[in-house]
Amino acid sequence: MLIIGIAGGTGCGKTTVVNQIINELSDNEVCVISQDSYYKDTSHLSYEERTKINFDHPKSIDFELLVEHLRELRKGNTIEQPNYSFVEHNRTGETITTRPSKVIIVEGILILTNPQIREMFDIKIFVHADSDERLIRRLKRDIAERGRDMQEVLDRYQTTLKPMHQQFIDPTKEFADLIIPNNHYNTVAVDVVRSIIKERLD
Ligand SMILES: Nc1ncnc2c1ncn2[C@@H]1O[C@H](COP(=O)(O)OP(=O)(O)O)[C@@H](O)[C@H]1O
Ligand SMILES: Nc1ccn([C@@H]2O[C@H](COP(=O)(O)O)[C@@H](O)[C@H]2O)c(=O)n1
Repeated sequence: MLIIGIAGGTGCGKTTVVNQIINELSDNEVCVISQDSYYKDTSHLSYEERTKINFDHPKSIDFELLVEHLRELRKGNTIEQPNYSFVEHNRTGETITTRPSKVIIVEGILILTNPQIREMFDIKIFVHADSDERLIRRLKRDIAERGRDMQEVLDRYQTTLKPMHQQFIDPTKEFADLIIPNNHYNTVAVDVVRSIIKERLD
């Protein structure tokens, strides 16, 4: 089993890179775990209270459950990944059945901040894009796909995204085995990761 961790600031292109990597692989060869599925359950809070959560701080993530799930997958057991709604700022109550496979990709902004999770990765990757590029992408994506408006994204950027990126996310670059520059689509880097995976699968 090969476990690959892919970190990087919001909007750097983690999900896009993961999709490019797994593009030609079959479902039984690779599974993807998104850190977003592991935002803590906040059903006890009102919607208004949930909008005020700092979603870029490590304490917003249920790392305990993520560690437990990775251990289960390593043992060959199927897990139920919580499904998360960015519109509701909460878990939906539904789950994504995730079966163990030869390659497991874990992606998320904060995954390299946790030592237990870091130790489980065979390869640690950090995707880098400049902060202005990430903000532009985030604005477009969150308005189109996550039910936000410009004011929400800009307020969140100033109050939490930028300071949390500087404090927690950017420093984890230091733990990476590979840094993928992603101001532009980087097909060469994606091909390199794909060939590492292919070697493992053959
Ligand atoms: N290299 C790139 N150049 C331009 N746009 C990109 C690039 N990579 C991703 N995007 C776009 O930027 C947005 C954020 O990308 P996404 O993969 O969701 O980032 P992340 O998962 O790191 O938050 C998406 O709309 C995506 O299509
Ligand atoms: N309810 C939520 C939960 C998280 N976020 C933001 O998502 C970002 C992480 O996801 P990426 O796909 O962008 O890596 C993170 O920066 C959180 O601020 C949110 O807006 N709402």
